[in-house]
Amino acid sequence: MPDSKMDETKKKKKKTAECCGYPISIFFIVVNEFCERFSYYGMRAVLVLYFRYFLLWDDDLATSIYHAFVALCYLTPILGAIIADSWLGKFKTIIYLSIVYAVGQVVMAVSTIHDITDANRDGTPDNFTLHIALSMLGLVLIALGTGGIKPCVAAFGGDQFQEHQSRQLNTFFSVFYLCINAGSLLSTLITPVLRAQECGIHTQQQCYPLAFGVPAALMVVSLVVFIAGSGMYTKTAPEGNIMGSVCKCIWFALNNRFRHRSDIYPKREHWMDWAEEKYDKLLIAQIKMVLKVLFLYIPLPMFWTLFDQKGSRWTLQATTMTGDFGGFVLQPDQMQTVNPILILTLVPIMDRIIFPLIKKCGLNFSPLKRMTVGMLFAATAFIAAALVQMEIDKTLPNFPSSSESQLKVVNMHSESLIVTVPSQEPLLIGSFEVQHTSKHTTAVSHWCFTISSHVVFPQSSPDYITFDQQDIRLAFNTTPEINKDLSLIKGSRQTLIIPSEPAEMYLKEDIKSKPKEGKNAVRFVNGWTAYLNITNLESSLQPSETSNYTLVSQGMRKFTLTDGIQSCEFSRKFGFGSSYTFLIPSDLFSTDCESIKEIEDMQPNSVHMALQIPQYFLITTGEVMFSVTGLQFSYSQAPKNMKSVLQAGWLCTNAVGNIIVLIVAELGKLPKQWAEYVLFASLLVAVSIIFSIMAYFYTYIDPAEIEAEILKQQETDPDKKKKKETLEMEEKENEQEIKQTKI
Ligand SMILES: CC(C)C[C@H](NC(=O)[C@@H](N)CC(C)C)C(=O)O
Repeated sequence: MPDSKMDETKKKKKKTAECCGYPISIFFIVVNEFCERFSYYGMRAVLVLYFRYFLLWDDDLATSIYHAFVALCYLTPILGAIIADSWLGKFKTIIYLSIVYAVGQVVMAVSTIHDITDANRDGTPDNFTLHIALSMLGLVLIALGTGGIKPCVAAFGGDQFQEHQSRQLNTFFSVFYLCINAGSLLSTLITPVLRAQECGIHTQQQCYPLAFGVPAALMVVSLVVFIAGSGMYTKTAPEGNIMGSVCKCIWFALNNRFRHRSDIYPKREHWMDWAEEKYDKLLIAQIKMVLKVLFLYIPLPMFWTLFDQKGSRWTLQATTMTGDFGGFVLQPDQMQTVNPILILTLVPIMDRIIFPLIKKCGLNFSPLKRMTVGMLFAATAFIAAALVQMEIDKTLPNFPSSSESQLKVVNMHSESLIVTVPSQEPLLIGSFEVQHTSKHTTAVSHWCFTISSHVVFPQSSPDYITFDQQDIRLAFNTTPEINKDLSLIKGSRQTLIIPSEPAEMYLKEDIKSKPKEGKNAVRFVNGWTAYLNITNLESSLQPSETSNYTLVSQGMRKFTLTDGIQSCEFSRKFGFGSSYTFLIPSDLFSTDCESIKEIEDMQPNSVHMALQIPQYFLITTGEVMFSVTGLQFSYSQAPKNMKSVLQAGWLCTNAVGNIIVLIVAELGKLPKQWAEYVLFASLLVAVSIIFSIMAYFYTYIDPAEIEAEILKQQETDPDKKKKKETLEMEEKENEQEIKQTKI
């Protein structure tokens, strides 16, 4: 009896311990997956912050390395699958690569301990090279581990089920997906909290070692749990270098087909049948199964291209919205947790209610149909995102185009001022002109002029619009008219600050996009007669000076102003994404900071983040239909010796989708964000139509049945023995040839 058949028979005969119809061993596998995903997503949640604030990398470097790491994590599954299916088997591969993974997490956690190189005890590492080297080593090991075990764990879970447990097998993949999301949800909530703690041996710093240490510990737990189930698993042994045989067989078929390209040779049903002269029918049939599924996967990366933009474009969209839910405040990046939360509710609803209901209605909602519908849901999610974007666009400030400049004039002089700019109405700006709004007095905010350079200033240089006395006139009641050359940068917003001594007026560049991460940009103009120290600002402010912007988060913020002798406190509640200039008058301390006036340079965001919930709901419904089904489909349609390989192929569709996102981000965007969302939605609709046509021609198979059938045929086939002998002889010849070449 052939070895493979013996394995199969053994598997069928072996009585596995069951609970409610499920093999007990899968309990260890799902707990292992929960811990592993906790470890992976927990580490990922704080990774960019570690790069940015511990290693002090700039934003661009931090995000590039982060994305490179994520892409690597989805490229390594193919390596894990080859090791598992051709060499070590799934069980050993999971154990060895989990050890690599756990070591990687520990190395990563160690790299975040600032005390190991902080000889001068100033709270910052003295040897950044060591920390960078350790963290890069850690990340490579993690990528190898997490990607390597990913295709093996799902396939190994599937291997635990016997033939009569096909219903339970489908439920297993849903539970498996629930565990992924439960683990990721918990860790993305917990690790940022751990990071916010302070810890250290010599100095107390943000506790990165804890934030990375807990995921490392969870990876060790994951490994221990997996080993604990060791005695209960059904382990299928690898059948030698299967990937090598597959490649050789495909190469032979292609070559043989080419050699027999003339019409005189009779056609064969499939191009792989041209390998029949030399290779086993079973291997050829198995390769055909895999190729058929891989061909079907070609359009799938497009789904992930849209799906993965949750973490980028949608989070950026959230930064232009408000997250005040009354009882609690949601930060823009926390909006992403809606996805795993919805998974935890939608998977059971789909499995227990929706799919059985569809079945009851007599509709055949086959896996490939589900996946197509999942893609359409994702496309509608992007239409919903486009509608939300249109609402946001209505509230966004009117930023200058590349040929325009915007000018605001702030008059801190004691007299009113008349500003005249060619072809614009003269503007009267009172001294600290104020409108009284609630507790705080608000200076009238003037984005006085939007100036198109080509209309108003034909003589301007390419980059600057130069004001001179003919262009702009500033007239006070008593003070003589001021003449000053001013340069406005095209495409920017600038504020002309006129201090108490008008001749010292100067231009200050303003923020011209919404502040990052939904924060608020604030700055102060010092109208006090001496220097001022203000909390949160980098340096002290000289008289008449304007500070650079500082970013503050949403909520009540307190600023203490002091000139070294006197001090007062100024508090203000901020929303999301606003920008203010605070004018400090000369009676600052006598009014106990009450006289500070604010100019609203940019309104706080007003569209609510709750409006993103429909798009999250749609994309997650799409994910359940597409991803959970895809996972089951990849397992059920794979031959038994290539289960991990097909799982890896499935994960590769995700890697390619991620790469497309990176390329699209680099290529630049459409001028309107909503149009880009509509473009992506249309592309996915087009791709899902192509996929549905491909799916229409796909015939579902039972690989085990086909394999058993072929084996039976081969038992009675006299040619088979001959072919096997030829194959073995050729392999020996090849080896000898190689040896001789070496000599
Ligand atoms: C199936 C995999 C490519 C991705 C899967 N991700 C999810 O299940 C997401 N819903 C998790 C969320 C936190 C992004 C995974 O295995 O991580």
